[in-house]
Amino acid sequence: MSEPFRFQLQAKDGAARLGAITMPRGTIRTPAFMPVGTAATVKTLTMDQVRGTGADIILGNTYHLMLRPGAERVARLGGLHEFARWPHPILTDSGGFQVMSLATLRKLDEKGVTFRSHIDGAKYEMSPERSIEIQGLLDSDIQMQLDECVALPAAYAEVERAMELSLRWAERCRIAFGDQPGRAMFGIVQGGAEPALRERSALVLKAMDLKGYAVGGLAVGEPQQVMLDMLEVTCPLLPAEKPRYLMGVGTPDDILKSVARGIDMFDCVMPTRAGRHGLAFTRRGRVNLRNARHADDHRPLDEESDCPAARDYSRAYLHHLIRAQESLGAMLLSWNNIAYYQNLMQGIRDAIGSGTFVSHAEKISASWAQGDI
Ligand SMILES: CNc1nc2cc3c(=O)[nH]c(N)nc3c(CCN)c2[nH]1
Repeated sequence: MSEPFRFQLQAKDGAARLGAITMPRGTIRTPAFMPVGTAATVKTLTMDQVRGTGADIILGNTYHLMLRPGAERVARLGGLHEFARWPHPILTDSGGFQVMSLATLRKLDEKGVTFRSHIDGAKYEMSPERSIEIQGLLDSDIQMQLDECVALPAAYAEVERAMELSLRWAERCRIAFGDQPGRAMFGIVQGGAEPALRERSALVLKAMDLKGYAVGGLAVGEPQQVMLDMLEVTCPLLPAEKPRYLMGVGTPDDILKSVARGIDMFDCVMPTRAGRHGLAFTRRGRVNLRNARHADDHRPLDEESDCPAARDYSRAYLHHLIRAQESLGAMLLSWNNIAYYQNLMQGIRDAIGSGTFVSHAEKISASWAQGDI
């Protein structure tokens, strides 16, 4: 069989790249958006709905699943794909970021992270090795190294300490992961908003010859331009023939601008979290369905969409559901938003393939700026 993990670069348009990652569980068309399935579910949606939007891969979280239902239990039940009924590729984050943002009484040192569960207060220790072990128990296709992400702004010395620790943990994860044909382990470039630290992190990770590279430590409170500047420093240093994943990003505008700087993969809770709060992404911009102006509007969100949530329900009905806090409202808007993101990615892939990415991005951005939508 052909090499079990293969990234093919199919076209370039400036720094934007069109590609495909082929794995045993399926092909991931890039640039790709990964819906976040934190607790083995893309909140409010069935996996058939998620697949129907065009998603090739979803994200799972080591931190949440190790606490509940437990990594060993998921393994006993056949792994995450069987458990959640998603037979396509899954990328799992390694847990460090979630520990620092969710757990209580957490300590981080050379060994790893020690913390108490935000669910029941139970105490856990997670080393780089244990993070890789958990991701293996979940039967994850793309596993992330354990790393330390520093919130910005941060002092140079603090960013440097966390970046160097993450490099040592990358090596430990590389050894723990070993050689698993058909699966991949990605390194995570850290270094905050410091070009020199980004450069060191990227070059040391590149020398490890990993299957793919994430750019971490961004979308943590810095202005968009700082994030984009760090991509311009980091992406050219990463191997062109390996996928690049910008963690936790982002809005549609973030995605357009990051694709233009060489990013291939994205994940963000934005479409599902915003959907649960009544916010709809559409081709003509965002619509806040909580707003009373929608109460008598019989129009759907987008009559031309291939997603039933966008095409078949009136804004008046969606407004009613959101105001009444009916769970169908959260589901329909999450469905609409994930479909919007997948359609955005398909348009980006088509544009790179035809060498029209710059004008496509300008057209998409201009369409958001329309008036009353
Ligand atoms: C929302 N912003 C954001 N920034 C991130 C950085 C890291 C990061 O630097 N490392 C890891 N492991 N995860 C990150 C995540 C979680 C991605 N699902 C981030 N999310």
